[in-house]
Amino acid sequence: MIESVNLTKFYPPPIKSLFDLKSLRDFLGKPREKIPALIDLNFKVREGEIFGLLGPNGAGKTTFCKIANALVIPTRGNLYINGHDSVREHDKIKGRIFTIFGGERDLFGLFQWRVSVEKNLKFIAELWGIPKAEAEKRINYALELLNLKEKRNEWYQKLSAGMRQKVYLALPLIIQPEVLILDEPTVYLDVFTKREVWSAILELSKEFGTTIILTTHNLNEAEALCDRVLIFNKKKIAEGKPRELIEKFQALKMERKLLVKLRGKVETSDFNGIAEKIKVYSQNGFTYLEIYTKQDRLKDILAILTNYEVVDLQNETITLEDVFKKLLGDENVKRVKSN
Ligand SMILES: Nc1ncnc2c1ncn2[C@@H]1O[C@H](COP(=O)(O)OP(=O)(O)OP(=O)(O)O)[C@@H](O)[C@H]1O
Repeated sequence: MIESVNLTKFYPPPIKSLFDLKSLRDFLGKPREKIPALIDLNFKVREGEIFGLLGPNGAGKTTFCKIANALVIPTRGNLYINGHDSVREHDKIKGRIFTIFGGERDLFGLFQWRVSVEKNLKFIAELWGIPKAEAEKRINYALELLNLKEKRNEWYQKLSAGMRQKVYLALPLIIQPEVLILDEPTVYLDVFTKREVWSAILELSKEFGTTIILTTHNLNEAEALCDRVLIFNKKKIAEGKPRELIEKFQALKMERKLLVKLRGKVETSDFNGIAEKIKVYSQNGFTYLEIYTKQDRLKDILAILTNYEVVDLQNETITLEDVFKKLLGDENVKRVKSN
């Protein structure tokens, strides 16, 4: 079980040159503002659960993972992993927790460049005290699952960046930790490799009951993998099962978007008072409508559309991304997407 209790981290402000008179005056004057990374974060993760920490850039995701590994000391509050404080009692958990920092490539220095994938994995398995025969079995299993079998004798140096990331992700399948922390594990991967990694994560959870915390700003990933998610931006914003969060926001009558393709002209005044916003354009002899409406006005819109010769209609279903957008504001989502 993992429990975050009022977990808070403020980083010290950056030190400017003391030779600069203005900085010196700042420094000697009022205390400079610290940089908030986490503020009173409270949540619990049950054993065997896949729990998503979802937040935009700068939300505090990596800071959380670093606290779990005693790489950063919280300003206040605690993170308990299987009953032990992640920083003060790190010795008691260090062999039972494994973390992948997907976004920080310098940490890939774990691997030797001019050594085969297999030898690299064997070496790390040995470091973790896994008996030789067992290590071999687990390495075969991990390489098979991640579609890396053909690369086992290849030098690590010769792999593409995505393959290297998969080799990194083979480690939890070999080490089989009780708790796995994945900090943006698929951040640089293409859609196909992403799917392979997703099935490896689900396999770990299903086969070994690993408790997994996964940070991401990829909402599809959270929706596909997580039993529960916490949406946060330094502070907690919402928590629940992905489906529950989606339904909750559907119930709040979030805006929906209907895409309609029809023949003939459209009287936009037909939709006055029913649609929130409407966009009309013509292309290749068809008229296209984008109708933004509240969930509960959908049936009125459909009634009006019966007066037109509709060729196609799509109702964009609500996703966790919509919830994220609503909670964090469009500005943040634009930043997240452009990443
Ligand atoms: N060593 C540090 N010193 C000062 N500020 C830091 C340090 N590390 C992180 N921060 C700040 O703390 C905040 C949270 O950063 P963090 O890296 O934890 O966010 P994140 O959610 O992982 O972001 P991203 O998605 O961009 O990786 C940011 O404002 C960041 O600038």
